[in-house]
Amino acid sequence: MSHANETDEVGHAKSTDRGHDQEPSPIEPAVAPSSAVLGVHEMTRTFGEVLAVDTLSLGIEAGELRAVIGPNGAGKTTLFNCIMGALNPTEGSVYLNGSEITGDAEEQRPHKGMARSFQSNQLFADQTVLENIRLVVQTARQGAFSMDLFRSHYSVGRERAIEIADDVGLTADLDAEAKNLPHGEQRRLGIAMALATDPDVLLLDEPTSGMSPAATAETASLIKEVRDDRGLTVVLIEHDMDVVLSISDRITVLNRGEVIATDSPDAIQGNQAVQDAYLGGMREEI
Ligand SMILES: Nc1ncnc2c1ncn2[C@@H]1O[C@H](COP(=O)(O)OP(=O)(O)OP(=O)(O)O)[C@@H](O)[C@H]1O
Repeated sequence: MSHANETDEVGHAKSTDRGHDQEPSPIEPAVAPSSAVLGVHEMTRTFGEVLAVDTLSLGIEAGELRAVIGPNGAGKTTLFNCIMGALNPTEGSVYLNGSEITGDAEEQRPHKGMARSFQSNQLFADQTVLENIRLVVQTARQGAFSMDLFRSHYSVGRERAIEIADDVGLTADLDAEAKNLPHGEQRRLGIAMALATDPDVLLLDEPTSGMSPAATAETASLIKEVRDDRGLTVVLIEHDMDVVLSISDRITVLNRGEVIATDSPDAIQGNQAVQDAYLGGMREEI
């Protein structure tokens, strides 16, 4: 069918006609880039012949907790990388708080209000939990990394870092070196360091992967709490369906680089196109 007259999630007329026979996605009312906290407009990303993200649009509203799910290779990580600036989209645009940020360097995005959870290899392994968070608080305030961060300015950002550690349940680990933390706590520290940039939008890439069921449940509660307490907008890629279904306001399902559905958890569970996509190659059941 033709997509020529469709309106996408951010309120633009879709311009492409790729001849797909799929029905239009049950997408929420259009959210224009200027009113979406995070907007993606007709983004495409190719790797040679591989079409990883295909004319994809999203409009995430302020305070929303949105999960992005899909079978392996659906394009979730590529989408995140293009949103965060780790990759440039081949085509299309990214908007943050109504302004286009498509060409901005990855390092600039935290200063504009977008943060991604720090990965284990991005932690300062020999520094304490408190120092890791404080360094990010101070860097965010100074706008640049400086060796002064390691010297005498311990009061700078210290109180704020203690508050953030408390928010993510790391108060008891303040003096522990990052490298000695269990995996789940390192993930929490990664979230704390993202929060230390005081973001409007927090992106979380598989925040519970490799965690025990108990740590997974704790992390899911933490994400929801952080959103509720701070009014943050949270976008997460997550494979654990219990997590996705229990904390998301809305779920976007990708398949072969395209959005096949954006809807409430209940509606997504009953969506036939979603079931078909998962049965076509998923390792999880929905
Ligand atoms: N750097 C790259 N070079 C070539 N192809 C890539 C690259 N990164 C991703 N791809 C391809 O793009 C497609 C989308 O991959 P992506 O990693 O974004 O999917 P995903 O939904 O995150 O998958 P998973 O759930 O397995 O992590 C896949 O076909 C993948 O092989």
